[in-house]
Amino acid sequence: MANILLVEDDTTFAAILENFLKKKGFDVVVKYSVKGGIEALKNSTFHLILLDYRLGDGIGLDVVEALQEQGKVIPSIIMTSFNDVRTAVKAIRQGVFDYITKPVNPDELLMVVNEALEGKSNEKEHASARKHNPGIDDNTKMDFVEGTSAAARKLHEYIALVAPTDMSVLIRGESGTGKEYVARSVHRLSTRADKPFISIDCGTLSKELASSELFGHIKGSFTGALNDKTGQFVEASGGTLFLDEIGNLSYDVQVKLLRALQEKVIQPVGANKTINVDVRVIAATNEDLLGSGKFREDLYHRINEFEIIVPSLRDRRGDFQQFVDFFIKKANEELGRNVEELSSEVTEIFRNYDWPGNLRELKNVIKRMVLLSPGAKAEVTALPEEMVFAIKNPPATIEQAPSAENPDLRLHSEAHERKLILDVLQKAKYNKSKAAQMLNIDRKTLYNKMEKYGIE
Ligand SMILES: Nc1ncnc2c1ncn2[C@@H]1O[C@H](COP(=O)(O)OP(=O)(O)OP(=O)(O)O)[C@@H](O)[C@H]1O
Repeated sequence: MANILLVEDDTTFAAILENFLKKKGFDVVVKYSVKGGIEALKNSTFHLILLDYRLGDGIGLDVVEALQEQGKVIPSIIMTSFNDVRTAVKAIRQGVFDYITKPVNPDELLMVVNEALEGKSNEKEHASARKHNPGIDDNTKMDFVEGTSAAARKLHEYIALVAPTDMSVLIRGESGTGKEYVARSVHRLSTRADKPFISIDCGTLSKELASSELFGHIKGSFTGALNDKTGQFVEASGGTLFLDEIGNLSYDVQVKLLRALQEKVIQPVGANKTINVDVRVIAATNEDLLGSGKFREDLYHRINEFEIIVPSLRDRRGDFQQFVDFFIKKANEELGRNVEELSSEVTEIFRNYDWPGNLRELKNVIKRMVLLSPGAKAEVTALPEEMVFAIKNPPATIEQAPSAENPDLRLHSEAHERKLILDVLQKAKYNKSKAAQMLNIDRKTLYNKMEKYGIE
């Protein structure tokens, strides 16, 4: 039976979740703080961690970080409010398996928990490296959308151009835009296509273990090195090594990587001999590597022989419908649903939302929507409540400060009042009684004001 660690500081919500998960047959240990969560990890073994994003003494990611420092690999799921989605999407790069938005929908929670336990993620796998064996999953070849927008055409032109060369490639782009997909495409179209493609998420490698993961180690070279280990450079021999989130590599490892690229030799930790390697390196990042001040300039130029910038979803709106159709089809197949169309309200929200988490967020929102849509038409009720609210009530802009040219004081104070009500509603998680209390007005007054300002 799977053992779940739940870290949530809202005691009532924690109790509800605990009950629900226990009813579904899981063993659950509940902790209410980062500190409690870290302690629990030291003392017991868990198969899954369910974390609130904001905790009293830190954030859920602090627990994930401690987990990585302990050298443990346990899938974790972050529960976050809609406003923290951008951060949650980033968390996935730091080794978090997936996120779900609050208010948590039980069916969705169960789906994500089961997927995490089965290790069945469409996202980053929680193991630090994964290998693509040519021939085994070649049917995934067509399992993506190429797109027809100008940005998509340019992207594929670049991929086709650089693939047959042996140049190292740096892929840049916002989180969730499909950088790994681009790396795989380069490999597939290269002369190395029948050799391994190994993907390493540098964000999940602990400082201590990164060298040994990449270059291998000799038995006894450090505490815990119980056997010889072959590093991923050797595993990828003849093929391609994809280093995702390369900005997370420590300075020491950067030095070793530079040597591997320049001299084509590596030295396993604790070994006195070097090994010749023939590997093409493709790296990805969504940060400004040089601007961060933590990345060696010589290595930067070495990995950046060719640069590919993956467009954000906002910059390839022309492909949006294709992605929506594709993700709906996939979700229908996976979840045994039959969604064929979107209600006009859903279409409108999809169109107006800015998708900060890009393809990953679109895919997640669609999967949740399909899960919660029993019929052929997906309705707005299957979207995260707060996403709908955010679209219907864009943050009030207070155009200009009152001035002699723009003296309408009443308009100004109304704009301020509307903004304040929106902010407080969000803070109160859309609980109107609570919001009224915070605003120190009665509920009826709040309803009247919401109506006046067109807040739904
Ligand atoms: N062209 C595509 N067609 C269909 N799905 C795609 C495509 N590109 C990416 N995806 C899906 O979008 C999600 C995010 O893709 P991916 O992990 O490659 O993004 P990323 O840019 O590497 O993210 P990160 O910056 O977090 O590492 C994945 O679930 C992937 O399957």
